[in-house]
Amino acid sequence: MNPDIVFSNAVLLTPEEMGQADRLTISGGVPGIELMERAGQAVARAAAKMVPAAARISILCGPGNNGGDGFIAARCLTAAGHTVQIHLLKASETLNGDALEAFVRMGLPHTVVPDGDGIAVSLAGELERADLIIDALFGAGLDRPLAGPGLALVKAVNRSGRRVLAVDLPSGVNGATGADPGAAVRADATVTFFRRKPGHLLNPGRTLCGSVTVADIGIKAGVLEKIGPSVFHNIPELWLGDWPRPDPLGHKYTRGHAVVFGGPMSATGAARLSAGAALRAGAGLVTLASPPDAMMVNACHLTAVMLKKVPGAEAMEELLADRRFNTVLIGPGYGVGEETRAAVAAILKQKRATVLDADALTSFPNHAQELFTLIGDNPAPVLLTPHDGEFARLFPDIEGDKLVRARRAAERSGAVVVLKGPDTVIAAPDGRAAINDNAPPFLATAGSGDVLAGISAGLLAQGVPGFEAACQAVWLHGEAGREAGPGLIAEDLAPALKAAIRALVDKTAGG
Ligand SMILES: NC(=O)C1=CN([C@@H]2O[C@H](COP(=O)(O)OP(=O)(O)OC[C@H]3O[C@@H](n4cnc5c(N)ncnc54)[C@H](OP(=O)(O)O)[C@@H]3O)[C@@H](O)[C@H]2O)[C@@H](O)CC1
Ligand SMILES: Nc1ncnc2c1ncn2[C@@H]1O[C@H](COP(=O)(O)OP(=O)(O)O)[C@@H](O)[C@H]1O
Ligand SMILES: [K+]
Repeated sequence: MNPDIVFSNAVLLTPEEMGQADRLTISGGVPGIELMERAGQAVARAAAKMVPAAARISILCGPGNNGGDGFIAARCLTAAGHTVQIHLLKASETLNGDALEAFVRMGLPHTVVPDGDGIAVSLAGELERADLIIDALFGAGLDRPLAGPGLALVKAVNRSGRRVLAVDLPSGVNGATGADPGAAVRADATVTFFRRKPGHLLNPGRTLCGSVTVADIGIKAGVLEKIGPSVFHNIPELWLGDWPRPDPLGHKYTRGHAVVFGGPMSATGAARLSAGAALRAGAGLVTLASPPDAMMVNACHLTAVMLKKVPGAEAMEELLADRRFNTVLIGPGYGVGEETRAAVAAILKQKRATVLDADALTSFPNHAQELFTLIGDNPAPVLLTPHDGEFARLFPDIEGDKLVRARRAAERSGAVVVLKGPDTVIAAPDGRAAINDNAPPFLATAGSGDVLAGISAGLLAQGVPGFEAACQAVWLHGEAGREAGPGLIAEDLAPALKAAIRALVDKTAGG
């Protein structure tokens, strides 16, 4: 990974890290109120794009700096000719620091939401009549579930059915995890500052944010060097430098040879999907290693993918004695049980880049430590690609939010863990993690995960390092899902990879 990536837009900052960026900037000579001015002005610009001229805008301001951004936005929107109503969650006497300064600069009439578990009928009515509601209640400082008037206000916002612009984060969403412990604002758009936060990408946070824009508020990327971020947005910027653009003077043998171990006659399709995807992802050659009973059915369905009869663990070892098979994938349709464990052990001992998916994961719940020892002894990258169910079987004691779970599992297993779902998290044993957000829901279809495993193997075969290969594969899989579109089935995905690969080749052209 390019070391300059820590300065890039792919960086995600936890609220604590964002606070650090803020403090470093302030100690570097930029007053906090200046950052807040720029933040509030960015919110006002975003709001102005969402409403007609002379609109009615309700701004809900919390007791901290998130509310401070709301006061600045209120001042700017009033100056721009909109009718702005300002509601404070707590009396202005409780404000302090930059938020108090922003409140004083605003100097506009406002009301304070009365204490209690309900919202006045008049306020609910006003929200329902607004062209836009700006949610400046809580952002990075939310540290417990909402209750009392804050909760009532959030519920009233959601009931109003009006368009909502959230400042930094929809109130109630945890910026580090995307969790919504209780209730949270459902926004149409969110303006955040400097860099995205994990909570903008992890569900339910992602869905609650609507479209996210990132505003420059004058924090310099240089502060990131001290912060040392390790969580990233899975966008091409993160790994483009490791993208395996074919060498004009190369040939198929320089693009790697992946071997996919397939299952018995009754379950051959999954491994074929993987093998086809590995080839599409750019492996120079792909061999499907088939048990004897499945040879005929595989032979009937394969063309560019090669076929080899491999009756068991011993034959696997013999096959892998040929070092040209530089990457192995096992799991899709392979079958669950002791034989699979033996096969996985035989493969890992051959020290190849390896992808373990589906049945190769499900075979290990009571033998997880054995698996992790084998992975630890293999210097080549190993990818584990569980969905939530497979993850829970392999790591039953690892709990928490998705980012935490994936990172702990990577640390424990020594493998790159791809924890799949709408917000797939890729975590490396060294602590790096990436969150993916380009996958459409049509990807939730039988065989889609087999294709992802195949793409991963195809990239590893070309020599891409483990974490980057996993990030590239997850992103390409998402792009293929978008290209294939509504109604897609797993067979559509490998052909749909072509468009995404072309885009990457274009991006790296001349590079
Ligand atoms: N960092 C930066 O670079 C910049 C940051 N900026 C902005 O600052 C925001 C962060 O500000 P912040 O730290 O003041 O936190 P914020 O979200 O306003 O909430 C804290 C307040 O809420 C309270 N409270 C917490 N949970 C609660 C609950 N469940 N229910 C009830 N109360 C609860 C807590 O009080 P407590 O009761 O805990 O004493 C405290 O008063 C950030 O999101 C961005 O918008 C910009 O101006 C530009 C530069
Ligand atoms: N709601 C969703 N939105 C986007 N992608 C999804 C969604 N649900 C599942 N996926 C993706 O679809 C794939 C499904 O993989 P998996 O569950 O292993 O399916 P299978 O075993 O049928 O191949 C994963 O890559 C996952 O990230
Ligand atoms: K907010």
